[in-house]
Amino acid sequence: MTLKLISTSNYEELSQEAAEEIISRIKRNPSLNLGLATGSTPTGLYQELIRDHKQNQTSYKDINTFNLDEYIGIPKKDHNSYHYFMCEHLFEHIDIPLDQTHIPDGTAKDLDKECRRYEQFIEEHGGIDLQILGIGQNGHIGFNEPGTPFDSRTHIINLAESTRKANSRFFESLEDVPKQAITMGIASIMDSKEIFLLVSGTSKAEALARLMNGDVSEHFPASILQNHRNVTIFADKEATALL
Ligand SMILES: N[C@@H]1[C@@H](O)[C@H](O)[C@@H](COP(=O)(O)O)O[C@@H]1O
Repeated sequence: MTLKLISTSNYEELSQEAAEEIISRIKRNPSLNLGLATGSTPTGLYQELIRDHKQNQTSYKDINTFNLDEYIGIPKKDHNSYHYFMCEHLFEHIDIPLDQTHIPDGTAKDLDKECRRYEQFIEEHGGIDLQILGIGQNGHIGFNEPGTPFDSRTHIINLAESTRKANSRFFESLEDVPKQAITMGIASIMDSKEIFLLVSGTSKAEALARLMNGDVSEHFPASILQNHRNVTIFADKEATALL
């Protein structure tokens, strides 16, 4: 098992440490293929990247980004789309050309074709150098819910009710939360050369303990990370409480 754990005293420190490591990777490789995640956890990291870009002019002009997932049926301009989320939390505030930011299209007419296109597109770009991940309380990564085959590629997923409930805080009501999403598959995520997993807060403590000490099983998707060669987990004190 090669999971490396960096535990920090709080969320701010977690965000800063992860940002520092990403910036050092960008300095080494200015045309890094960077995999990005949504959710509350990486927003502090994105703020740190923006702060650094303004202060130290770290440039993203040759970076390509690839997001993990997108809701199905939510237009890009809708405030709840992950397109909107990424523009608001990162892309608008750094010098990345928007045509180098890639997110699955959850409004595509032929969604199966879109899944194949996205998967192939990442491959054509040479694969992801560094993937940022969060984790759901049920162990989902991207939107790969428990039971998703480990050999899955980008696909359409039915969201677990618990995931819809957890994400309903961003919507007006639970009914407004989409029932499906497009997500990179487990195998697509595992193809990344390096992975940073961000875990924050007591609500994630059980998931982190299970990920680090439990069996590798499709019932708990994040457990597959135990089989990856280069994973760093950034976790704050609250998240590490059960380790
Ligand atoms: N698709 C995203 C995941 O990529 C994210 O990791 C998870 C946890 O989100 P949060 O960081 O808000 O707890 O939520 C969503 O379901």
